[in-house]
Amino acid sequence: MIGFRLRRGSRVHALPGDIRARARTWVWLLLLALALAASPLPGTAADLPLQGGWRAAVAGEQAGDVTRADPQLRHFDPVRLQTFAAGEAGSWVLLWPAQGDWPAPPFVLQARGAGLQTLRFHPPGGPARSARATRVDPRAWPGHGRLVFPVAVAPAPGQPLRLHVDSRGVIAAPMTFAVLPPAAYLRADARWLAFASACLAIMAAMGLMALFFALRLRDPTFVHYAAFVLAYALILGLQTGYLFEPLGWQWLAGPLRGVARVATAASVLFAILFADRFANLRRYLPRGRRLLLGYAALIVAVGATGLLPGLGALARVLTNPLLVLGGPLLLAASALAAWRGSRYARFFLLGWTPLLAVTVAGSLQPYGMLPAWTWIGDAALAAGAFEALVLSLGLADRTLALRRDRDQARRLADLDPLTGLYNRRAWSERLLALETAMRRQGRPLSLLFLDLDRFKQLNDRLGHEAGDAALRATAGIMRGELREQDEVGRYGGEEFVVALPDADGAHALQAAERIRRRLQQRAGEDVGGATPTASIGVAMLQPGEDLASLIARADAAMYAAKAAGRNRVVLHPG
Ligand SMILES: Nc1nc2c(ncn2[C@@H]2O[C@H](COP(=O)(O)OP(=O)(O)OP(=O)(O)O)[C@@H](O)[C@H]2O)c(=O)[nH]1
Repeated sequence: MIGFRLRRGSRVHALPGDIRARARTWVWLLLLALALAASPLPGTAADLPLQGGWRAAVAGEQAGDVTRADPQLRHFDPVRLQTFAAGEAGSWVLLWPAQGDWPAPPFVLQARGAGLQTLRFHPPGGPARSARATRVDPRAWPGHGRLVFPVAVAPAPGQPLRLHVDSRGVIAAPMTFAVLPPAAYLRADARWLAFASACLAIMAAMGLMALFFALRLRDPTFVHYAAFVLAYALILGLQTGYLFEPLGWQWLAGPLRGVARVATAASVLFAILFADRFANLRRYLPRGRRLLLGYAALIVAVGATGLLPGLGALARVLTNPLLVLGGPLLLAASALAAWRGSRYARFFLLGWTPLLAVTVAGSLQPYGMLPAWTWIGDAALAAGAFEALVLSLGLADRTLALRRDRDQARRLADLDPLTGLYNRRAWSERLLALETAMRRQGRPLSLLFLDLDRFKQLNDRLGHEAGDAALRATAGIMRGELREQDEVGRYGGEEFVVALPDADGAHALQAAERIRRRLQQRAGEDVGGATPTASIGVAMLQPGEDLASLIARADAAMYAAKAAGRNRVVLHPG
């Protein structure tokens, strides 16, 4: 309790408490990320434990030329990520059971993470088959996010399965291998397909929804978000091979590298533009914002340089580091903005951190780092979907907040601050709407014009405060004596107006009389003379009459009431 009071009573003590709460959130997020990172690989119980060896291939060599006894063979663990980057002739990869012999066929050989490399499988006693993410051999099984070869005839005891890896002109992405029964493979493949489809569908749906909102709301934030999410989904679709199998977009295989480069640049560029507006960097990080936008301009400039003749290679060399640095830069900017209080920077941080962590980890793996983290490829899909969901929720939250602010601003602009009634402009709008509705349906509409009596005297005698109180009390009485659907407004000074739908002259006269009587009653009870009486004019809308005329007639009736001695109601004969 004492601590609580101290913290509440002192600004100095409030800050560390705040920081501690924020630090706790980050510690939890960090622990969650670590727990995910340390979690064991999902069920590979059906896999046959394998051993592997590989070496660079020599031009003209046949598959049978490389054996397990080859002294140049480098041993590796097929369940850990391994790169096979070697020379122009590619590499030979041999796999054999860690213990005992090959199981009875049929079984399936699967390679995951091959990227765009071409794998050629040399089955025992059969013709070689090759597969690549963009072009699957019709004799091979469709593998989703992996390359697979069915094995119908097991190698002779002691003999390995032989593969050739060709990574010429593409990234030598690290791979894992497994040999598993067909049923186990089909189950795992179906599971992956469902998982990848769900993740990509989330991203695509969020992106398309954002596009729809962009068109409806004309808010560029949604355009930037949609462009970022769709570009990122495209990258993942290319990386995992999903666009080729099962989607069958083989036409993307030709311009693949160009498409991947444009998608990567677009994802970073639009992520920066999105974060700028979404996290309101203009307010929370003005200087950092300029740096970020400058960075985005640099990415575009370097990309454009690549289109100039002879500068393509230079642009390619510069683009990659620029893109790689873009992610952490954006993370740092949103962390700072979040620290300075930007609510939406927190959404961005939450969505962006896992994605960036996975991207960084994935980009280290071709260099031989983190070989046991075979789940990074799938985690990228999950992180993409997670980020799309978090940022969509953030966008929805921001849109609601903006709408709330706008509604509140509109409400404030419509109301008279002293009485809380509609001001003249807002009331006139409502009168117009009522007139249209009543005329269309052939129903009556009447108007009251109320003016407080000798209000100037009240002000002069008791002061403006008392005058204001009388105006507020009058507004309260009018609201209390009228129906829900009657629109009451303060026309100006000590003049009030009421539009009464579905009320003819007689009904409006009754309502006006009720108000007049209540004011008179209060004035009678009031010994200090702080409550004025009112003169009220009433008019009913005539066929073919316009609103200006209706108001003028009600006003004239009010003046007639004043002239007749005040504190009375007069109906304009129409
Ligand atoms: N306290 C207060 N007075 C206001 C406000 N708006 C207008 N007034 C005063 O309302 C008075 C209106 O006076 P007049 O139009 O001369 O009319 P009156 O004294 O009511 O006399 P009759 O209408 O002939 O009965 C002026 O003294 C204005 O200063 C307001 O918001 N608060």
